Amino acid sequence: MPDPVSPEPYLRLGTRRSPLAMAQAYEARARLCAAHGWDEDRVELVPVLASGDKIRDRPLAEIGGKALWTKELDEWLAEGRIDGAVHSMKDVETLRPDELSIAAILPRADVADVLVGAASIREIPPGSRIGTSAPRRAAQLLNARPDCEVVNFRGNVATRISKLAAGEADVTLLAAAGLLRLGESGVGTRLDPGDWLPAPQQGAIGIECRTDDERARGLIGAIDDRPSHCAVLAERRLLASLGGDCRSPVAMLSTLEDETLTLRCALYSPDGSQRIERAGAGAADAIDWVMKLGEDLLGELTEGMKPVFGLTKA
Ligand SMILES: NCc1[nH]cc(CCC(=O)O)c1CC(=O)O
Repeated sequence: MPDPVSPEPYLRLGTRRSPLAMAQAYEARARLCAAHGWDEDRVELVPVLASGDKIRDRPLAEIGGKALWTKELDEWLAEGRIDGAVHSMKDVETLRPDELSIAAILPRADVADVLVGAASIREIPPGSRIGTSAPRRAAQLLNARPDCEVVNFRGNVATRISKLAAGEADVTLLAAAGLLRLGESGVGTRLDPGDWLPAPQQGAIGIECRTDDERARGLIGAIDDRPSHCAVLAERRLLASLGGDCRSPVAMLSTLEDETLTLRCALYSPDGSQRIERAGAGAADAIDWVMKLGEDLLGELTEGMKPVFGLTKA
């Protein structure tokens, strides 16, 4: 009798190998199979080692930024070894090759940051060490609590929680979405995004395809969540217009309600001492107004922000 063979997959999805990336890939697969009535084995998950996962000890901003998360998956897509790549959109640069397109944004999870190690920002003990390697989180924390000190804290979610437990820092900040996806939603205190703006694209999972692969784009486009997609595109547009890089402390959040997108954005100097905030609103499908918001923010940059914003023209 011949061995039973598993059926040819309809889609091969590439993903990074971290526990969070794998959890996101499982979610993407579950949504695709539900939308198309497929058995699970019709979507093959292909774990790919990203350069960002090979270099663990230095701050990301020092070693080359966000391309470290996408380089290998981009190559696997270009070579046709995978049909789609699942990403935390937060880690995907705004400037992407024309050969790749975002085929779907999944329904956005909780966008909030979670504070671990204290019950609120106000209640962090004076002089505490804040473990984070995110320039946004460092600047936001120092803006609210200039008495605190930032210590570099890289690694995946589990690593950061264990570094905290080992006393390498007194408090840390993590994304609620990541904790939720790892089954750790009990950890820490959720910070209301109205008071504490998240990173651009936080909580959003995206799937990129080759632009010329109409079959994959169609199949994957079936699970696109339009409100989440609109918000993510607006945030990406604003981020690009600010001419920053991975060292730029920027927080923002866009939401769609009744066909109107609102977008709030705060920029900081890296030391957190300076902060500006602006908000805008407009159509979801014609987001030129976002560029105006970006120009307004650039026109208001303080001296401390100039080294990290307005560096490139969008
Ligand atoms: N920078 C790493 C990263 N990229 C995406 C998430 C969480 C999930 C998300 O924001 O979608 C995290 C971890 C964190 O910031 O705590």
